[in-house]
Amino acid sequence: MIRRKIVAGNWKMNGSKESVDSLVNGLLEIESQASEVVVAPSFPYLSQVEQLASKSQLVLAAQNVSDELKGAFTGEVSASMLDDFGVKYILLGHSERRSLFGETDSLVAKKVAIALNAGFAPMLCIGETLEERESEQTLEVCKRQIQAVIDTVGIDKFDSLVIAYEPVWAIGTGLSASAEQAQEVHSLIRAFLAESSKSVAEKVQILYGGSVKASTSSALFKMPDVDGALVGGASLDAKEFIEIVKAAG
Ligand SMILES: O=C(CO)COP(=O)(O)O
Repeated sequence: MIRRKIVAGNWKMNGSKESVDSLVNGLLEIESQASEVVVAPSFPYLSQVEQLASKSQLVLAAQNVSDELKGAFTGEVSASMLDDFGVKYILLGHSERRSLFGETDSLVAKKVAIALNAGFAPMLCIGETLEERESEQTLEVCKRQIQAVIDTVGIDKFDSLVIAYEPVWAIGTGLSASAEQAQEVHSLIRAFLAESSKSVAEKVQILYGGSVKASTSSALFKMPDVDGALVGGASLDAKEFIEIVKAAG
């Protein structure tokens, strides 16, 4: 099966009105048949990016969503609010949310359910720490993180979401997984999904994230089970990000 590639930029907690303006303007020229190009700005800039990118190919993602629908939850942002800004994808379970903000497998699963019910496509981020890799727990960790979501929303919903395999040791470290390392885990994730549904396993797009740069992306994209990239630091530089999009085909 041919799966369309996704190249997504997670801007994390970076940017200002001015820098968002110049970054988006730098990305407007992107025209890619081969891939869907996604940017995930911080909440305050969603409206700005929506307007600037309205005539472009850029697709909007949010970096998080509340697990509550509405009401007295100071500081939270609901799914229906994101719907007001043309958001398609929502990053969920990013390792920074898990490790720094205490998001558990069950909270992430609840958020995935909220996002799906509201019509969004979650980008479910999973991945092991260095310690877990060194003790050969990589697959076990990925399976556990995915299983929590299967138990909550059911395997059939997985054809409406995207998985991003982001080994924690590769995030922001400059130490990307090799293309072969990424392929190995992606194919094991797909095999795990196939135990529940072969058709879902074939269809689901699995992105790699963790120190992706233009120079490393083409080797990654050649791998049969790497369906794109979730890019952090390098997505803040329009030229670099465009090179990664080009590498996707
Ligand atoms: O966390 C990431 C994307 O979500 C990856 O970040 P870096 O590309 O900066 O390593």
